[in-house]
Amino acid sequence: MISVLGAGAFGTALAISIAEGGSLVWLWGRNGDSLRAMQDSRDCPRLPGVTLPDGLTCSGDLAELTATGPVLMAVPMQTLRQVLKAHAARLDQRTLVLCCKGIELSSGKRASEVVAEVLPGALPALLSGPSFATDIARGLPTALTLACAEPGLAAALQASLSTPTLRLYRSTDLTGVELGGALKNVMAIACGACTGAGLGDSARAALITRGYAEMQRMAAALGAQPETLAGLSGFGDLTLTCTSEGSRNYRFGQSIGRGEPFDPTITVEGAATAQATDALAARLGLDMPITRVVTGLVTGALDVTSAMDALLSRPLKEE
Ligand SMILES: NC(=O)C1=CN([C@@H]2O[C@H](COP(=O)(O)OP(=O)(O)OC[C@H]3O[C@@H](n4cnc5c(N)ncnc54)[C@H](O)[C@@H]3O)[C@@H](O)[C@H]2O)C=CC1
Ligand SMILES: O=C(CO)COP(=O)(O)O
Repeated sequence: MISVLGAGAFGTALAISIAEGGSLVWLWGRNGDSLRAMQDSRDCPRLPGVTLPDGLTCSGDLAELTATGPVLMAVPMQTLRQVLKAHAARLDQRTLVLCCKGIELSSGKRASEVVAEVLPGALPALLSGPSFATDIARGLPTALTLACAEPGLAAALQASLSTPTLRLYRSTDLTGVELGGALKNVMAIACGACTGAGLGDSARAALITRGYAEMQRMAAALGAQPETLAGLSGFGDLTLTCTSEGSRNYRFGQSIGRGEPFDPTITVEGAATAQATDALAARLGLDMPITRVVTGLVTGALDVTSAMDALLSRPLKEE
């Protein structure tokens, strides 16, 4: 049995896809009423038009979590620690496949580091890469990276979570895969702000490219393999998220660029992650100017014009 904790858009989409692939899947969400409604109606309000497959069971009761099998953690990054702590007795010693993309604001830690701290007996793995929940739920072709430090477990998870439409590549570089997924959201906010403010596609291409350079800089400083960032959870996800209005981070950036409000109930991982990354970069002595201005934008310390000026007025340098 494969379990998924977090019945938001991504957790539900993954649960649907893996169940469609023939595995039995158990999906838990904190709102018991809505999980019961999903179980009975076979519909999901977060993914309109998608029918839940027979192999998928929805529940609001974590006591029903099976004793074996991987547990996919699909809650937002800033809530991960709280969820792990609240359910420590059930989650310790388990294989936890972390699906969240971000860096914890309070600690500057990545998801696997939070797991190591809260549940040292658990085995962390990651699932990351370019994938909109709606695409996965509809069975559209998607390729993601499955990372786990233990090669044998990485291969076993790759085999059990891949489906005919969800193709998983494996990696043992947790740091690189985690940073790729987290930092692309920061760049997506920058790109959304750029196009939202009417600064043009050329400027966006510059932000994607120089944003990628920042991602590589941070990854190298934290010991990731340089080639990991060129993979799905890096270049791949950066491409998707910085160019599509399907991305919430990109749309959030657009609203900043247009000077419009954005629904605060929508999950935008890049806002907290920009601030966490900016603080981490300062601690490590890394130059990450785009992350810096995104931090200014999301905290309200900068407007788009001053953010643009801050980037363009920097001393000229080698590429
Ligand atoms: N939606 C997408 O297309 C993708 C999302 N992701 C990542 O997946 C993670 C989750 O995102 P979404 O599912 O899209 O967000 P969402 O906003 O659709 O759902 C988040 C879910 O987490 C639950 N949750 C929040 N705090 C909780 C807590 N303390 N305890 C238990 N449950 C809690 C909410 O009730 C909600 O069901 C994020 O890190 C996101 O970056 C990754 C790839 C694609
Ligand atoms: O991570 C994602 C695509 O890979 C989803 O992006 P958003 O969180 O910006 O919607």
